[in-house]
Amino acid sequence: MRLVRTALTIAGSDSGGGAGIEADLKTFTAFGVHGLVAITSVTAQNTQTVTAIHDIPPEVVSEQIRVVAEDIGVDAAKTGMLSNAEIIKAVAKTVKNYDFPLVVDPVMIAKSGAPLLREDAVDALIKYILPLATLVTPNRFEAEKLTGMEIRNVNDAKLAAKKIAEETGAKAVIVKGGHLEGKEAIDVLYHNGAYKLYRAPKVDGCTHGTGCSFSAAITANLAKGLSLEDAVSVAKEFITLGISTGHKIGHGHCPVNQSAWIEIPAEKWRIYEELTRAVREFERINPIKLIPEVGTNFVYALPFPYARTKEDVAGVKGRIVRVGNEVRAVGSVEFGASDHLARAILTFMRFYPKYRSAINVRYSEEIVELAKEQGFTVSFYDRREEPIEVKEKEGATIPWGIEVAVKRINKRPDVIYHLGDIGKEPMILIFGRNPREVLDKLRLLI
Ligand SMILES: Nc1ncnc2c1ncn2[C@@H]1O[C@H](COP(=O)(O)OP(=O)(O)OP(=O)(O)O)[C@@H](O)[C@H]1O
Ligand SMILES: Cc1ncc(CO)c(N)n1
Repeated sequence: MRLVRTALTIAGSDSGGGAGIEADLKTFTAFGVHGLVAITSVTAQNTQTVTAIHDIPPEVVSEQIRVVAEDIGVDAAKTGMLSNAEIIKAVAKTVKNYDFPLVVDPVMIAKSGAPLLREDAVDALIKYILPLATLVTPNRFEAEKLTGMEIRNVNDAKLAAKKIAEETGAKAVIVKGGHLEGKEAIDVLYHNGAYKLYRAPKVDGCTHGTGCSFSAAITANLAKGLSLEDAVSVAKEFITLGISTGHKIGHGHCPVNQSAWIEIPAEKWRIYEELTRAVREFERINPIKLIPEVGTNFVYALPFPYARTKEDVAGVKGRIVRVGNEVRAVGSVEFGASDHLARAILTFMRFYPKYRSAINVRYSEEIVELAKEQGFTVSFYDRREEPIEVKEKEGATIPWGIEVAVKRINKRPDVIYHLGDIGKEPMILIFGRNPREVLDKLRLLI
């Protein structure tokens, strides 16, 4: 018995790795589904443009589908760029031999504006492929082309989704809202005579490959046995995260980040383990004299570009305090457990993204001197110089201070201190790439 689920993508290749087959395979992997491919066309493409298209002979497209379906088995499939009417007919004829759910992304033009479906092939798509679809996923422009309607808002999208389903025989239609008016990206699903809306805030992120990755995520989750409604829900979460965490590569529309979905949880676990171990080690070192009145925290942030808010930074719940002659962590390591130090590390990472860990210890002149003697780069900020508008803004002092300290010297600081203010204890912060490096530095200051 085959335990791993499989999903097949019948689509074109994007040499830029952002859309097409490449996006689909990365998405399948993110959901733990084994990806299968039938390549329809090879495009020379980057984030800006498509410069060449080489279509694969229709019989070779069909043959790719046939061999994997017969040997391995397909739990769900999707189509992307089908390029021409001959490929469309060949794909329709072949997939009819099997009974897997089929998600149809009616790809027509790339983000860059390049046509990916011949004008004369739209009718073939409507006639041969859409009737076989479990779900069709047009964006605004594709839905306009398929219906001849103008689509501006959710109401228009509802009418279009219903029209496409009724006129083509597709079982369900989702009109995607990435290009609709408004501050939200609202997708409208029409299925079994009912509507369901999927909402997310529109983000200013990386959008090359959104349509491909979204339909691939739905396909992967159908392969895993989710209902259509649930598969779309997960895909919506997946695509929103992928858009907002995209790496800004290339000079045009940067690609969706399909790995965020698995990379963030994996990194969180690694961070939890490493930081927990380092906190135990800190307790063992028992640096009583280094614990400030307000206690110590020890933080470790998610890597770039995932470290955005304090929820992306792990710290010790309740801080690390002195109990008699012993140093003790009050609670366990948790994400979001630190406020002050989280803000400090997030600011430091804006300048030095690889430096993701920090600890705060009690200020004394001797420790600052010792740090300098050990060859550490030391900088500082003076809370009394804080501009009034920063003082008035909740939570702005630390980011301001760290930025001042970082910019004061033209070398990356190992240590930043401040001398306090009325009601504010002076403090020393030690920075490192990871908790182990922070501890190594700290040991030299005891
Ligand atoms: N700026 C955005 N912010 C949040 N979600 C978005 C944004 N743009 C698109 N989406 C969402 O991404 C998914 C894909 O929709 P979109 O309309 O972008 O597809 P598409 O135009 O077919 O993409 P492609 O360029 O890959 O063809 C939908 O769920 C949509 O709501
Ligand atoms: C190969 C390919 N398929 C689909 C899209 C849709 O964005 C693209 N840009 N390239």
